[in-house]
Amino acid sequence: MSISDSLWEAPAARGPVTGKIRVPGSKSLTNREMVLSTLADGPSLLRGALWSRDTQLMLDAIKSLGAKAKVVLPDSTSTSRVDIEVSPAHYLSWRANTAQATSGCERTGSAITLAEVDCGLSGTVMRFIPPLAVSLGVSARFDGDPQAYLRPQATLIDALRQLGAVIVEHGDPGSLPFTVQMPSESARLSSPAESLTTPVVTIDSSGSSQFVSALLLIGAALPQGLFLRARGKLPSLAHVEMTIDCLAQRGVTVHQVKSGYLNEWKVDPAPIAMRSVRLETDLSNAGPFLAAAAVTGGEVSILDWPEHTTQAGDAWREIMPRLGVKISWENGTLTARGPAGGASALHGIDCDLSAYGELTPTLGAICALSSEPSRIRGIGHLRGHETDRLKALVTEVERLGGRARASRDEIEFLSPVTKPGVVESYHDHRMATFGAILGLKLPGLRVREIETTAKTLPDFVQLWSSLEGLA
Ligand SMILES: O=C(O)C1=C[C@@H](OP(=O)(O)O)[C@@H](O)[C@H](O)C1
Ligand SMILES: C=C(OP(=O)(O)O)C(=O)O
Repeated sequence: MSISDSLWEAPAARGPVTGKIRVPGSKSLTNREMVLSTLADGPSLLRGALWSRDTQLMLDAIKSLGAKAKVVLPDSTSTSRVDIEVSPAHYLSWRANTAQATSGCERTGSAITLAEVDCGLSGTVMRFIPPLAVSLGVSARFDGDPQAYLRPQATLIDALRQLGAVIVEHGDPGSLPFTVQMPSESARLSSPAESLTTPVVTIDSSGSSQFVSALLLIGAALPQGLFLRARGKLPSLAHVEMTIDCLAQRGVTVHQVKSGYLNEWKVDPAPIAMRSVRLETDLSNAGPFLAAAAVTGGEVSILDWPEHTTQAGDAWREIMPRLGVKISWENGTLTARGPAGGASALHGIDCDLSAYGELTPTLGAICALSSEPSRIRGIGHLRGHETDRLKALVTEVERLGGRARASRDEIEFLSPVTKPGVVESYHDHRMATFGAILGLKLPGLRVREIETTAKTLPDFVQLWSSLEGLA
């Protein structure tokens, strides 16, 4: 991988930072809705969807599997908020209505011989699309960024094999690139996914919740539904709840049979309803703006914060007060008020972030500026994110004169950062925004490849610069 020369000088705060920010739509919701729209019983409209690298890759992916999708109405206030129309893929889709659910499925002929899917560095694309291809009966080759080859895929490959797909791995075992080959029509009819009994798929869920979400998303589209058994820890519980909720909004019930260290879910075959939906604000991406208020003793509001949501980022409402940041929500606007004195007045925190792991780099930036030590637990699975986030956080904190330590499943922030430097983003959008937060308090700090924020927030630099109180 080449090291880019692009260095962005992060603006420092002159004093308390203030602002009212409108963050684009949620990546996790946008990409789930595109997958479900591909399997739906009619056209869907996704209003205020996120338009970023991850969602563009998802749109291309569902198109390559036979969905028709187009961006209809760029939002006039932001190029990263769009409306997306999706018509389902009908090539080999199951039609699991009540009559057919008992007798099998109805298929129409596929025109696709081999789809090509670029996953970029997107976890949702690399985990959600291969099962979608299986459910549609489309063979597809999956590739991505070189760094994506390091993200765990073995669990998913194994699950697809359990469903009867043939997987040809082109690189290291259990990673991208690979090809999903659908068996011939006759072989397919005897494969587990198409037998007359519900297929049982057993996986180890400890690496990523996305394996679970990926399989639940297609369960209702399989002719006999799906029984999913997941052993081991289940990280990012909030994202699994989001998956179940998105399915419920489209008329699909996921029955949780067991929970705990062994989770079991049953999804019956059912039509997935078409849907017109307005996508919620991305609350994880709202985090760095709330952090700006926290570390400068400022006041930042996020517009269009949903009252009820399954998003992991809603946990900011509980996390921020523990740090000494006041949070209020009124009429859809969430406001964070940092303590007078900013970073030096923040409390240290000891918290289990396993259910909301993607908030770690942002919380890590706050912890790295606080003079009290902090500990974030339950986040070992972040080693398989865009980069090994535990390692990256320790490296960057130490580069800037702070002290941090990572062990298998947690990270400790022992003493605060003291000096500016170049923060590496490792192609990780959340490491790039981690650098921006630190830059508020360390004048002269630069972030390598701030453009990597385009993965989920292409407007980041513009939105960040709109904060008031920056030098
Ligand atoms: O399903 C999703 O949309 C996501 C699930 C989580 O993945 P992991 O369970 O791998 O942490 C999360 O961290 C990621 O940002 C998005
Ligand atoms: C882990 C993340 O992304 P992905 O969807 O690529 O897994 C993230 O956004 O923090």
